[in-house]
Amino acid sequence: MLGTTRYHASPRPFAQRERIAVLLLNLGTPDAPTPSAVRRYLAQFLSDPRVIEQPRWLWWPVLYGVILRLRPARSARAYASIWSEAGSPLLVESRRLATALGHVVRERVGGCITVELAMTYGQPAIDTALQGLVDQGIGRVLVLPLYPQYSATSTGAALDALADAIKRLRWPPEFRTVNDYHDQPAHIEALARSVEAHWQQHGRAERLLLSFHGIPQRYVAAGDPYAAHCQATARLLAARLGLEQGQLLASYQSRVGREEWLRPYTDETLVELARSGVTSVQLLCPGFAVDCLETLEEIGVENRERFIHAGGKRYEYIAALNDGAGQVDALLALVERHTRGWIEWPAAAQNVATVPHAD
Ligand SMILES: C=CC1=C(C)c2cc3[nH]c(cc4nc(cc5[nH]c(cc1n2)c(C)c5CCC(=O)O)C(CCC(=O)O)=C4C)c(C)c3C=C
Ligand SMILES: [Fe+2]
Ligand SMILES: [Fe+2]
Repeated sequence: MLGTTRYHASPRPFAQRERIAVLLLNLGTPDAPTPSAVRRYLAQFLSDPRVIEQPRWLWWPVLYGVILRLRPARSARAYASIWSEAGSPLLVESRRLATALGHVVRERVGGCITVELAMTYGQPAIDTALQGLVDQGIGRVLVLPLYPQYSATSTGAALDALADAIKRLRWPPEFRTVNDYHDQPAHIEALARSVEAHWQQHGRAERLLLSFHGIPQRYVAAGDPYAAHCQATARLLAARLGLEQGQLLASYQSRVGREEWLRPYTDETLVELARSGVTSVQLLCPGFAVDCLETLEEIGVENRERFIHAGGKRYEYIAALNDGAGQVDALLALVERHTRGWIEWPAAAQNVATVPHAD
């Protein structure tokens, strides 16, 4: 490597160590709702060994020979049905959240801190975002993946992408990372308030179904804490809402392929509920910080049809926390906790977790 610039330059002066960034990470989404853009996205996503734990020689023929030939056209139609003028909901909502968090953080501690957004797959990519922070002279970065429950397939993959990006920096900033926030009181409070606000407007349904993204059962058996984190979130939320066992259920959605994923499956649960005489359900997806294909299309449209077709009458999807005050307060509390020693946080005017919100 003699004479080549393998590592990026680091223009920050020594004095700027105290400049801090919060780097929000999310999954990523295609650049356009077209088969070619979806194919590019799926090729990157589904060749990540964190997501598909199979030897390459076994998986790649299936991925390139079958999945990337068939799935992009079908997924592109689903993406087209939820795409807005501003773009893919996952990206649009993640950006709004980053902007809202940036405002409240700066209100509390001033301009020494900035909030950026990057994606594990696709754009904005983590390496470009990180280089941008270094170019601004940022010396400390708190990395906050927007996954309340840890899974190696989501948070782990995001941290891998971060580690790859760090390898390219000559003088990396100092890092702290958040692994999960599935039981954080302010997060549970934000979820509970969004359910209560929905109840106030629409009344209660017979069941509240919490639908989490699934992962293969095999990963959990190998030690992934994801299912335990989902169950803990469900238990804490049920307790906070005063719901008895049976009124609140948890299930797993979005399975891909033929292997066994975490059960019970959301689609089967909805059909069983309808067939057993339950006519009204409300759906909440606490594993998704912002709305995306999996909430708006799979839960908002596909599963509604299944429930109604099986005899259900009333089906309501409760939106993700998105950039609402509840989520912003919860993330602010996380940022505050994880940047102690980096920032002197002035005492908050009120305890954010107990302030009523107008969202
Ligand atoms: C095939 C394996 C997959 C695993 C394991 C997986 C885990 C996982 N995913 C999320 C969050 C999201 N996934 C989204 C879309 C999506 N997920 C998979 C596959 C796996 N996910 C696919 C193939 C897709 C693409 C859409 C499709 O073709 O059906 C999304 C939405 C992205 C968007 O653009 O809106 C999110 C968010 C988590 C949290 C997780 C593990 C816990
Ligand atoms: Fe997924
Ligand atoms: Fe899906």
